[in-house]
Amino acid sequence: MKVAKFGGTSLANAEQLRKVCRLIQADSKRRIIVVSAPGKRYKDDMKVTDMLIAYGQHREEGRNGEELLGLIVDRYANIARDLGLDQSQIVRITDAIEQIRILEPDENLRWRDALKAVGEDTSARLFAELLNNNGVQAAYVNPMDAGLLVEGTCGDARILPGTMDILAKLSNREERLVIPGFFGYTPEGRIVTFSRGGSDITGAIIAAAVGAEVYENFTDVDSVLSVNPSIIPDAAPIRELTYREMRELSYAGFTVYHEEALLPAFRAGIPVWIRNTNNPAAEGTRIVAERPSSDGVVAGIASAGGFCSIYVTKYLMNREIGFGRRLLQILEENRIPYEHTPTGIDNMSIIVRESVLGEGTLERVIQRIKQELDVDDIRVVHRLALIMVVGEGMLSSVGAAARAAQSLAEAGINIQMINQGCSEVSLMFGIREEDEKRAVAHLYEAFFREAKVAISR
Ligand SMILES: Nc1ncnc2c1ncn2[C@@H]1O[C@H](COP(=O)(O)OP(=O)(O)O)[C@@H](O)[C@H]1O
Ligand SMILES: N[C@@H](CC(=O)OP(=O)(O)O)C(=O)O
Repeated sequence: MKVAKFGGTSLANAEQLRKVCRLIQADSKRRIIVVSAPGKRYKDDMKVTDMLIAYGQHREEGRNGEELLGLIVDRYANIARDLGLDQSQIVRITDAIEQIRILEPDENLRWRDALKAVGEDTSARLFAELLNNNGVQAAYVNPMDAGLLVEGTCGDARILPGTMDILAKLSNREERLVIPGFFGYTPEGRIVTFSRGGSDITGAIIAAAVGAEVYENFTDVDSVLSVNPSIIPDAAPIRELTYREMRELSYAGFTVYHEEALLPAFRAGIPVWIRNTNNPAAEGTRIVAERPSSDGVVAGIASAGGFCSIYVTKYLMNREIGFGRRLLQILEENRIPYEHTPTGIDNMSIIVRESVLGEGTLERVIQRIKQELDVDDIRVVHRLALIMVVGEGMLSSVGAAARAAQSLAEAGINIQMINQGCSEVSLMFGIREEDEKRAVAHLYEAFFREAKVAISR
């Protein structure tokens, strides 16, 4: 059995849905289909999830949002009409969307998750109808009925223990199952969504639960590329990656596959195959437990901005028992998750995401560090980008760090921080955000283009 997930780009309009339908017809092993909400049809288009979020904002501000709701309903009605669904089918689908009128904003803003979920839910209902119209026996399955039980705050669902055993029963069903991605239910029946892009997570959880032979993740690129294509449009394709390589790359900007969608597949040993709905003949990228070490030192280079560094110095820090714990405890008590903590003999940096720092939080943290830890100096560097150079080959090769540092030096880029992951499959550089794209381009030259020339000589 295969589990196939189709992203928003694969469901953006009727033509895309027809392609997906043909892919399901072409392979009887594709028994469980996880779908996203319709994505962008062209560059400046709006994803349905973003339209639903905007609708929620309108309602929270006391506006009625009817115009936006109309656009969302039209988006699905047009797709359904273009697909030749009959009037009663179209009404069933649009009626379900209009139910969001009865949702009321609540204090905890939990209603936002119920709103967002409507995008994937409607896609699943629509696609199940399309399959049945095309002679493929299919059923829409709501995540509650499937048993996808979660806990957690809005937009940060975590699956509950025992869920996998319940989901495993899906494999007994005869017909194809179409399941909306992106959300689950708490045992009390409340909808909680995963973080953005989270349909990948639903697909991975279900693939792991039913023990699928493969988890096919259909998107709009022929493969994962060694660098984000918005930086290097002709970046080399990657045929195979290990779970841990992909984990490091998706952490820092490879949005093609959600970072939280690796763990379920990894634990269950399910290979993930990233493929193109628009070109299913392309090889795609397989994410597996091991790959041949002969395939180059570096597999990919990822980058992400939006970090800041809190740099603390104190003479004889290395001798002070409990210093690091007390420093991190101040962050914990201010509910700040930290990303990295590079250290020296008398200094320690804590890298955090700017997005987790609420109004005045950083000032409070700095004040407490000064008061409680008697430090010599404390500095904050904002607008940092992290660059990850990732590859299993770095385990067994010498000089990757030197080569990377040299290429950044040649580009005149000041390295603020270097960290070699304990896993040794990644090298991380902290640089100023404004240098991010140039840094990636230079590293790409050093590890891909120059390396290729050297080999072919
Ligand atoms: N390294 C990369 N390789 C391929 N695509 C990437 C990479 N980094 C970012 N992307 C982007 O990810 C997009 C696909 O992911 P996403 O938009 O979530 O698709 P979907 O809607 O199918 O889930 C691609 O169109 C591409 O712009
Ligand atoms: N529709 C949701 C979930 C998702 O996974 O979408 P996509 O497959 O288009 O990345 C979002 O936009 O976040």
